[in-house]
Amino acid sequence: MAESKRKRDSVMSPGSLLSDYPDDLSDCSLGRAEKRSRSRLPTPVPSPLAFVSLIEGEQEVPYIAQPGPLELPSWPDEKLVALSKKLTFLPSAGASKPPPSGRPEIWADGRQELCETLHYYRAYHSGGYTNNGHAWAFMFDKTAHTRDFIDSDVVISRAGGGMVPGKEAGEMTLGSDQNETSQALSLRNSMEYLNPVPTYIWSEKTGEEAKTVVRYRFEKFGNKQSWWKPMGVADPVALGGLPPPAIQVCRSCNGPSQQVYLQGWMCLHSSCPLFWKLPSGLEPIEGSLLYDPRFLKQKTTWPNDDQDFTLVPPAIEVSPQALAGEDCSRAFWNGIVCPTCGRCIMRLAWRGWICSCGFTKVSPHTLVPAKSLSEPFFPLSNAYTPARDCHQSAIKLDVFFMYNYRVHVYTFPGIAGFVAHLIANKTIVEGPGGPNDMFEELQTVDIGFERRELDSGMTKGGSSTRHFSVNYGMPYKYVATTSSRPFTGSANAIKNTRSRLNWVAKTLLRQQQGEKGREGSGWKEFNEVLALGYFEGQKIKYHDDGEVGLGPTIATLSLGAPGRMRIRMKGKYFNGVSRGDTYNDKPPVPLCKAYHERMRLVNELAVLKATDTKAYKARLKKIPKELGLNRGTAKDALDLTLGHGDIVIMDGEDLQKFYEHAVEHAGKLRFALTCRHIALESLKEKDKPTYEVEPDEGFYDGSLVGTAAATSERSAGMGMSQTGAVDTRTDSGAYTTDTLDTGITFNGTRPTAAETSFFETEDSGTSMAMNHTESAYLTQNAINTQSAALQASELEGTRTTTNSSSAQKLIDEVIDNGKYTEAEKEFLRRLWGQA
Ligand SMILES: O=C(O)CCC(=O)C(=O)O
Ligand SMILES: [Fe+2]
Repeated sequence: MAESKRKRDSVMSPGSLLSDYPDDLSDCSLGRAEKRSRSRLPTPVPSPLAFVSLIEGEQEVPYIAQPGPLELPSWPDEKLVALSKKLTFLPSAGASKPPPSGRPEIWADGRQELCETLHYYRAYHSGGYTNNGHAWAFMFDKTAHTRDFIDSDVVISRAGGGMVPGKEAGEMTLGSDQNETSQALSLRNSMEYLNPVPTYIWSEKTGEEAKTVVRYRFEKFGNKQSWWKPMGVADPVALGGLPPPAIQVCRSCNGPSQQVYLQGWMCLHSSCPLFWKLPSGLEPIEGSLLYDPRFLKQKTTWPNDDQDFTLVPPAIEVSPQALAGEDCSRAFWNGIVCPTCGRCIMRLAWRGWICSCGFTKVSPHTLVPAKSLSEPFFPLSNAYTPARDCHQSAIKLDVFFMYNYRVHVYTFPGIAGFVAHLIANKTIVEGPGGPNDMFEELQTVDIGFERRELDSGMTKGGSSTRHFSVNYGMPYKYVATTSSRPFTGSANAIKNTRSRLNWVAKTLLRQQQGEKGREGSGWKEFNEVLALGYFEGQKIKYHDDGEVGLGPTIATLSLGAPGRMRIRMKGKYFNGVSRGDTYNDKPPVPLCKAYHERMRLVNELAVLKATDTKAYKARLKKIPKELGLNRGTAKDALDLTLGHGDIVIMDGEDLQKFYEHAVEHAGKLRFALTCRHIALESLKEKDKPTYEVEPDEGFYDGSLVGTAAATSERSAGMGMSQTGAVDTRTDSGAYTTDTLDTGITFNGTRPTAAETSFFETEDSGTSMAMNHTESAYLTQNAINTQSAALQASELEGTRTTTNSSSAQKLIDEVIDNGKYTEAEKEFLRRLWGQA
């Protein structure tokens, strides 16, 4: 850790500030207030040495003593005072400190490193880590309390929240009284169960406003020397080298308290009327409090103290059985402690852990076979897959079926655009170069996945995304420019995804928007693929994809474990309230909170704004309370289950403006490959690609997936995409005759003319005026007969060349009129037996 950082984060909090303590030691056990009021004291102030004290001169109260001698003739006050001052001595600011005698066993540069590496420190925001009623670890930071203390064996600190920014920049002060909240209760619980935690918890008052603060004493176990012990400086007294501290039971609340300060015993239970009162009945003067060395240096007897409680979590290894995807399980993306330098190293690279000191640990991968993705209670078949999505009733749903995809199209009231979920069936996922092949390929080649740093991270030391990502084609702002790569030479999965999603998006947009919409939507071919890789437990939180320069259409292919995608209205539109609790007078979006009431306000506010600015501003402040527009989040409008091979298309800028989406999964491994169009002009000069982003040279036509021809050996060289799908499947039996039924069906029937102007031919049904996409539909309705004949004959091992002349005519027409590239024509001719 850099020296400056170490200073801030380590447990080296200042000791107590007692340097202005008077030299006259005999007077030291009294605070100034006590001295002032001595004449009024009913009885002499008892010696701090007394184990049995009198409180306000009344009757003697019993005490609970820890094992140890009661008599301390050899320890008069002066000696204790001198020892206390020695123990809490602070060198003046700027004085050189002795170096530590060792090095920390473990260190980290930031909070995320720490939390991902140490199972016992998983607190991203607070100082203490408690979980399920137990306390596991504490972090001591630069904000010390005046009486915080540290030596080689003992740390005393406050914790438990309630801190607010103080008057000085960077200063934190206690904002309100601290109670023993869940943190303190967890600590007490852990103490009771003899987990190694603090040895003592108590309350005090502090500051000008005498706020209550909860304090803890921690003690080092075991015999190992603390690394932070100053080199060459002997401890004034060893742990356990003094008699034990006094413990006394309060006569008022009956609660026992240790004597913490030499000034005298006090009840340290904040709910007691005698809390923080010296035997004199007065509260001590804070600045003069002097720790009782017997309290500081007591040694707590602790079971198993001789055992080695290692701070370094055990190394993670794949079991000898090497279960599929074992290395993608949660434990494998925890950080590890670098065996060379002790740093907490996050798993930032797909291939393993890389430390800044040069140490690298590569994680072996055990392939998750595509076949193993089959869900036991949701098996796929070559028929259309049943639905399992949910949506709020106010969201409009259209269901139809096209080319082996069940399609759900959702439209949101008041929002231009749609979300479409295309659900794959077995034919799709097993298609050559398709989801199964892609899923396995992405596991066998390193496509450059890394967990990227988030620029907006507030966490000290920065923060990185949970998931892994890499970008291809046009650089995407989301990931560092340097991590974008050209399509040339990329994995088949990347190139094939682009071709597939281009076809799907084009097909669907035409279906949704018709010929006019096709031009109007301004849809441009995708020129970017963002690949995300998710291990077990990794996810992407609510966000939108509406960055400047992105086209309005975004398409994602989901591979591997089923994902759960949720889409909801953004909080600021749902509640219509800005940070300062001021109402936002923009017209509300349908489905937002108090929509009708807010609609009614539109005019009123417009008039007020124009006539009386002051009243308008005041009104904006009042409305949130009036309409109950608190900061709650919107319910999910959509809850989609993204199966292996499914595609989600989000279309429309407003959708990204008003809605947000999040995706998680419960399996071992999932990929999401998202295509966008990114305008080159939208990129800053420094972010522009240094390589050429070629147009999509692949050829993918989903209408052909599953047809007999598509699986014949003639298509093997081309796969379903010319970008080099590896067609290792020679088992054409996988694509049986039922896959020929790939025609589009709306809710089980043919689309009406109104519903699908795109599918209608311009005249009598033959002048297709379309490219290969439309021809797909033709294929289904006119050429199926021929394909079926072809397939049947191929299955029998004979090739029929005597196609019916009408089908042949149709094929010629489609090929000649279809505005195909030469490669596509060639493909179709071969496909339909003309080559
Ligand atoms: O994992 C997914 O399916 C979604 C990915 C996503 O939202 C994104 O890349 O922006
Ligand atoms: Fe997204």
